Amino acid sequence: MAAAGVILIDGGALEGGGQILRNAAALSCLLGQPITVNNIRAGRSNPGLRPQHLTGLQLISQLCGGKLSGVNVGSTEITFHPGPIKAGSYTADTKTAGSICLLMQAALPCLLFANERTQLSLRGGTNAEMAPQVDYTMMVFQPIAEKFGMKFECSVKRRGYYPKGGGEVVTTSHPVKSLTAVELIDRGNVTNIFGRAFVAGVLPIKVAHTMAQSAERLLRVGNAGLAIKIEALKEPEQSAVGTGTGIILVAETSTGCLLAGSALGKKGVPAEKVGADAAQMLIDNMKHGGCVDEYLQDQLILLMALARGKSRVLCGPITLHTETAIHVAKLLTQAKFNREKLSDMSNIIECEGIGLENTQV
Ligand SMILES: Nc1ncnc2c1ncn2[C@@H]1O[C@H](COP(=O)(O)OP(=O)(O)OP(=O)(O)O)[C@@H](O)[C@H]1O
Repeated sequence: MAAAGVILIDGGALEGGGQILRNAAALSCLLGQPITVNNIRAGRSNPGLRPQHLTGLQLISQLCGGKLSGVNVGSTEITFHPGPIKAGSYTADTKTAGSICLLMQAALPCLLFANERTQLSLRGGTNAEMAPQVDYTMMVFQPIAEKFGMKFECSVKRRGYYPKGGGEVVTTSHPVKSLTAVELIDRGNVTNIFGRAFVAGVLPIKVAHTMAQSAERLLRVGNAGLAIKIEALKEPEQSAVGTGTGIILVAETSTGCLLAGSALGKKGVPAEKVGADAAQMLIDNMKHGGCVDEYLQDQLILLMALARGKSRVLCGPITLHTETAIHVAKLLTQAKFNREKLSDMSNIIECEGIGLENTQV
């Protein structure tokens, strides 16, 4: 049981992963609502806080001078008492290949409600498994988040990969008075596909070319005339730590939707397969006819809950991550969500947001 005035959140609900914790902590910070999260990551084979989650919580707590208890690696329960969000310059380091983008996912919404612009210097992995690659955050999340009024700049100083980490990203966030609801319900037609296939460290550029060619071959099937431009590159030595490889592909539509497919290389997995996996993910996301891909879906829920007015987003099949993000938003805000099922492959998520106001600007 949580103390009086503290909302208890079951971290093992639905997806039962780190996202519950990030969304709950961000909303707690934004609303000034103390929380206890128990059963942390109970849905994972290694439950409890991992360095990425712990660093994310500490970062949010720093931004608002909050009080955190229970934050050590492996902990399955934390309590967070937030304070007022303060602009400034902050650093956070997962000290592992823990995803920098997931630190951003936790912290950036909070900084929209700071008194001035804020700089974050974040260290960890830039292209990590089970998380957005930094290229996804910049090429897909950022332009769509801008439609809600979320403004930030993001500069990749150094890339870092599993297992070494060591990447660095600097962001500058700009405060808003409030976010605006967004309608993304017209997919339009795919006008072009662009992408980036990279290698870093000891890997030869040939691997990047192979990934790009294999992705393009698959994307051309049934799309002969489509403009496809996938850059193949080797990261300059000074701008990457360790060895890594991967690919991100983005389809742009006539109505401004952005859908992605991505994959990271692993020892023993041929480059052809990495390229084809990313292409197949993109093809699947183009097939369902939604305006967002399977990952952007859950990443927009927090913004929809905070925005003023009714947002509507046409999606493919609703993911468990999205269900979980909605569940947490409902526990902590008065946002009203509604789901309209158009078919097994097609749904509209509707949200009447709370129109949170930044009283500091
Ligand atoms: N390939 C991808 N492209 C873009 N975003 C991704 C991709 N894979 C995962 N994500 C996003 O990363 C987040 C992962 O959340 P999740 O709770 O699974 O991870 P986590 O914090 O690392 O915790 P855990 O280790 O418990 O899984 C989600 O917002 C999801 O949309």
